[in-house]
Amino acid sequence: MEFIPSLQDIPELSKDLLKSAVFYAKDNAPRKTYIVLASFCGAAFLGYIWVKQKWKYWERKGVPGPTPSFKDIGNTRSTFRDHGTQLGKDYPMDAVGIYIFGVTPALVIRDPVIWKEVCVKKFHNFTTSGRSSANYMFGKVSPDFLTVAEGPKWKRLRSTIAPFFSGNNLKDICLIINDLFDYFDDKFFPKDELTSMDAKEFASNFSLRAILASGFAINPKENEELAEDLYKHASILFEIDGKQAMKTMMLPKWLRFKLNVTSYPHSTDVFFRKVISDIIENGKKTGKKNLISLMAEKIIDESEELTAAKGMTEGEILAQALIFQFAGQDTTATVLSFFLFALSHQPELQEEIRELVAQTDLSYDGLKKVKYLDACIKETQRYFTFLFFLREADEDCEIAGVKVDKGSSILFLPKSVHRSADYYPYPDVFDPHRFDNNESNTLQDDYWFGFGIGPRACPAVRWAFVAIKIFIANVLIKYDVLPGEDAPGMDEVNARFRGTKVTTDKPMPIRFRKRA
Ligand code: HEM
Repeated sequence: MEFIPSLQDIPELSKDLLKSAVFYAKDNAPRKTYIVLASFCGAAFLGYIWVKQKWKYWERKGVPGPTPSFKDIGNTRSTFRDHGTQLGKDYPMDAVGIYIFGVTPALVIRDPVIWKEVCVKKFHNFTTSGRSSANYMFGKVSPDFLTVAEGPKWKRLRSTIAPFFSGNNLKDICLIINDLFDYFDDKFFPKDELTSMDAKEFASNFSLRAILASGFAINPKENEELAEDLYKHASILFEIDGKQAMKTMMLPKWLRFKLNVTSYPHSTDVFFRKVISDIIENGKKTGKKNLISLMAEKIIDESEELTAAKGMTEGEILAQALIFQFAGQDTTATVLSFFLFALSHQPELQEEIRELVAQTDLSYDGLKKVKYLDACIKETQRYFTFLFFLREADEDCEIAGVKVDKGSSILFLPKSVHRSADYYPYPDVFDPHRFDNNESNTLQDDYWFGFGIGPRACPAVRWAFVAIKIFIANVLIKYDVLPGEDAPGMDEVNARFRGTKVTTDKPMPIRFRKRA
């Protein structure tokens, strides 16, 4: 997931900087006050000229696009606010030039065929989603994240974790998540049907526990204290607020790494290192498999990072353990919350799923047969599209007839396809049956981009489907899902980005009624 700076953070941050300058000046005699303030104003003026120059990039290339502004952080807020809908209306051409995260030029692509070309055929030109400073927000471990790593190192990391998502492993994961549901049911479901809860908060509670239980193999039923400690520290990772993250990002990368500045507390770092080394030791003794022990099967030395074909360094194991929570928690929770919200508005859909679930057990093989649940997940991600995709050009090339310079970005906002009548008849109707006979073909679809496409697509797509299916099947067996107090209609809710998290413009309250 990308970090999107929030407008609220920018004035706050400038205020902080100005305050520090004045504070410093006051402390250092009145004459110095003027020198400090004059330097501040001079730097601000030079910065202004620099930004204005940067914003001439697309004009020089003759590529059409909206005018950037400081208020809009380039064109960031207006573009992401409605997932490019208004931009598409104002500039209905194949390629539009905008500026994201301030001054980074990004070519917005609307045609799914061109996007596929960028991700698959021209992957050699676009091997990463970008090298922005936000990628290094976590400090020294950041370059080891699968999401950030490049070249042979990225290939090695990806092939080392791949077996975790194999059918055999998912069978065990199914048992773990089913078990987790019972625990979750006892602890987190409301005791009466009048209690309204926020679908996203509820789903987040479950999704993070599901990732931790299946990745770290710590069962809350067996070791509740450790599981809850793990949950507590993992939640701290998500509490990074925009202001704190932007302050971290202002330090040059090399200094951030040297001082080991992270956007999360040192105690959390220590906690994760300890848990991971315990799991590795325990795995050696018991032979129990989980994500951590799988990554630790072949521990390599840092000097082998670029030459080894499999295995990970100890630092890389920690990095994957963290990024899995980061890349998986909010995404899974978002899909799950939209799915629950959609169910709360459609009792007939709940009945349809219930009838299918009643014909099978909730094992991996059993749930595989309930294809309609896969179709519902796909329809949820189509109807409530919340993701966007970025690629950075590794070298100069041409896309959609535009000469793209090394370092500039290509942006694809899939809502322009998911909610377009050109690709989906009646796009504003929620109808999972539109995916009949194409329920599981998730990474090869031409017009559906829930998990991306090409070599950088989500490695955990099968895990996500399994986890969501287990959760929803269990919920529907035990409960009716109802709209919460003052719930908006399905068509009134839109996804928004806030920092690293997805939120919605209106809350999604839901309730649960226990079934007889
Ligand atoms: C419903 C849940 C999820 C959704 C919608 C989702 C979606 C995505 C998307 C769209 C991408 C980027 C694709 C691209 O840029 O083309 C991605 C990448 C990634 N996802 Fe997921 N994801 C989900 C769950 C997870 C989970 C549970 C994990 C980990 C356990 C995970 C780990 C990753 C990683 C590590 C990457 C980066 C892959 C790379 O750069 O090679 N995701 N995901």
